[in-house]
Amino acid sequence: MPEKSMDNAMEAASGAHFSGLRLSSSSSAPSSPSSAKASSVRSFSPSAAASAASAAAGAHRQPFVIGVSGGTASGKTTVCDMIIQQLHDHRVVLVNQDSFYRGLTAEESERVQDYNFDHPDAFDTEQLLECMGKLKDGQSVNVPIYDFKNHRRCSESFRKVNASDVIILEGILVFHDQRVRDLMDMKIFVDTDADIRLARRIRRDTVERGRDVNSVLEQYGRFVKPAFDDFVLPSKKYADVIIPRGGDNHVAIDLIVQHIRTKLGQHDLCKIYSTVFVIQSTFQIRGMHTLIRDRDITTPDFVFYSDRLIRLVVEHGLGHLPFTEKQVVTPTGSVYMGVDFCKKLCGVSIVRSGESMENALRACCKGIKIGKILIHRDGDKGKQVTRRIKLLSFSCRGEFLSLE
Ligand SMILES: Nc1ncnc2c1ncn2[C@@H]1O[C@H](COP(=O)(O)OP(=O)(O)O)[C@@H](O)[C@H]1O
Ligand SMILES: O=c1ccn([C@@H]2O[C@H](COP(=O)(O)O)[C@@H](O)[C@H]2O)c(=O)[nH]1
Repeated sequence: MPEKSMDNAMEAASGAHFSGLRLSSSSSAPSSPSSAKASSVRSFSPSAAASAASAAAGAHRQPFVIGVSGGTASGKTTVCDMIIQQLHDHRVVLVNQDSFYRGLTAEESERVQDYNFDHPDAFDTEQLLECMGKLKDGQSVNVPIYDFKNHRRCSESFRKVNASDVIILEGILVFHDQRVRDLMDMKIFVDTDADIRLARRIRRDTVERGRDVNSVLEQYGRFVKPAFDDFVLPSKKYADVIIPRGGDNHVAIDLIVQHIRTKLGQHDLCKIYSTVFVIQSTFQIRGMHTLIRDRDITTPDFVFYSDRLIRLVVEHGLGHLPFTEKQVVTPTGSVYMGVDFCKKLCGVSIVRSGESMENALRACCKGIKIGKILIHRDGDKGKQVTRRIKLLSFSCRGEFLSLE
């Protein structure tokens, strides 16, 4: 794993409150010098190495799926475009529920004015589920292209949608079917005043969809409004975020984009590096990270809070070591089915990088032996750097926890 990309990914994902654990893939020797820089606890165990390798080989990154619903002409597409624009450094694709309109038969086409395009049955939800399932699985899909003027699908052409980090599924009824809702990591409802929506719909349908004002008003009164009341509005309760005023609400869109970025950061890190474990942030942890970053902090406070954070990382690192099952008898005579820590545990700290973690490890593991590794860098800025590694005065068999 390239040192730079790992460190950059950690930094990007961290915000102000990142604590990371990495499990190494080496069982008997210290890790390669090139990976010795990130601040973490690392344990060497053959089983962890094997599972890490297989996880890495089969790993595919689960995309973050966002559902965007709302009434007709509420600004769903506009909001999606704004999110996509602001997430420019991620691969994002948009899937429109409109693409899955069934398309009218010849008979239905003859009486198009009687067709209800706003009822859930107007969509081929099974096909939508199939496409979304493939995208979530990392496969690209061919999405149908719907022709609003002729109310049918273009039979020969499709839009190819590639697997991506973020999939946005947009449409009036994307929250209606539970199976579709269950695919989503985040649900957004665009809430725009009905009068404004009707005005926009008249303009759009007459300009872009080849309708006249009368037919738009007729369809709106017969189908669009009743279906909004019966299906769209009741699905608003499933939303995680409601955006009043749609695309005019820049604050809401900024907040949503920030949230997606945060989610992607952690998401990506753990998916790309299957041996990385991110400690869940709490206000305590963020508070300590805030304190140690404050340039006005006193030295004793800096040492105190750094030690507390280090202790948390060490405790988590120990939690990833192998264990065996063990029964004990309690003072009241009952049997407790517990576990036993691994017997032979040693620590190795990287000189000038992991030594600050030694006390925490000693406090957690009574009598643990800790060796040191010196990594010596030869070379200059701009020139090739070679690293020489030296294990200082140490002999130990068993599990290693490396402090770096
Ligand atoms: N905030 C806005 N101000 C003015 N016009 C808008 C705004 N948001 C959307 N529109 C217009 O309203 C129409 C419908 O918007 P769109 O985003 O396509 O809605 P939806 O996808 O919900 O049907 C489009 O013609 C679009 O240009
Ligand atoms: O052939 C069709 C298909 C759909 N409609 C109307 O489109 C809207 C949904 O699209 P939005 O972009 O969300 O407005 C829906 O209300 C249908 O009535 C159509 O008129 N003709």
